[in-house]
Amino acid sequence: MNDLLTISGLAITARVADGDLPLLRDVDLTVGRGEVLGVVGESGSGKTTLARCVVGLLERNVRVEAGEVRLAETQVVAPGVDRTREVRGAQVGMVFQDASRSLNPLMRIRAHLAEVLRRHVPHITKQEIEQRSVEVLEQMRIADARRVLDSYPHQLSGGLRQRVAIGLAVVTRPSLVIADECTTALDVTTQTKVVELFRTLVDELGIGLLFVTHDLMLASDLCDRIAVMSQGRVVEQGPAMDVLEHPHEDYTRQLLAAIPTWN
Ligand SMILES: Nc1ncnc2c1ncn2[C@@H]1O[C@H](COP(=O)(O)OP(=O)(O)OP(=O)(O)O)[C@@H](O)[C@H]1O
Repeated sequence: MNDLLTISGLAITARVADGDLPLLRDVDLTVGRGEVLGVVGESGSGKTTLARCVVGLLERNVRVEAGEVRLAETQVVAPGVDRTREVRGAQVGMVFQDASRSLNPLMRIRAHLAEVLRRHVPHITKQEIEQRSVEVLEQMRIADARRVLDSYPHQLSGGLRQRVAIGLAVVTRPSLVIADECTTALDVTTQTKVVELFRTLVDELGIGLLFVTHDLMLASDLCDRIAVMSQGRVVEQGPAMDVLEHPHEDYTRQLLAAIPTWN
C-alpha cells in the first residue's frame, strides 16, 4: 500500500455544556504520495476538525473516540494515542488560513525559517540554513529571495506572506502537508497562483496534500480526488472530476448548484 495518510473509522466528539457533541463520525480517507485530496463541504461540516486532528491541534474539550490516523505505517492518532508531536513540522507541514497570524511580526523571514529548520533538522549548520532558506523561497517562485529573507512580515504583500507560510510548511521537506482554507483570505489572482504553486510542489516533491476548502472551483483546479463532508461525515469521495461532474449525493449536487458558474 502506497498511502501516506490513512484515516479510518475516525470519530471525534466535543464535550459541551449539555453533553457530548459528535464532530466527526466514521471518517475514512487516504492521501497518497504526490496526490492532492480536497476536503470540501459547507461551513460547520467538520473540515477543520479533521485537519486539526491530523496535526494534533484539537481543542482541549475535543477527544478522539474511535478509529485512527496513520502516517505511512505509524499510528499517530487513536483513542488515548497522540504521537502528532513527533511528526508535526518534520513529517507533516501545516498551512492555515491567515498567514499573517502564523508569522511573528517582530521576526524577519530569515529567523522564521531558521527557527523551523533548527527545531526539526538536527545539527543543521548556519550555512545549510541559509542555503535551504533561499532554496525554499525560490521553490515558492519568489524571485528576490534574499530581500524577502531580510524582510519583516508586514513589509510583504498578503500573497507573498502566504507563499512564505507555505515555504515554512515545506522547508523541512515533509511528506504530507495539511492546508486549511489557506487561500481564503487572498484575492482571486493570488489564489490561482497559490494553487498553481501547490500543484507544482506536489508534482515536483511528491508530497501528499490534504487541501481543505469550501471553494469547489478551487478544488476542481487543484485536487486529484475530492471528499465531500456534511455534518461530520464523508458523504461522497472519488476522483475530482467524477465527484464534480457526476455527483451521487444530493448534498454534493446542492453544493455545486450554489456555484453560479458551475453549470
Ligand atoms: N472545540 C469545539 N467545541 C464544540 N464544538 C466545536 C468545537 N470545534 C468545532 N466545533 C463544532 O463542530 C462543527 C464542525 O466545525 P469545523 O470547524 O470542523 O467545521 P468546518 O467545516 O471547518 O467549518 P468552517 O468552514 O466554517 O471552518 C461546528 O458546528 C463547530 O461549531
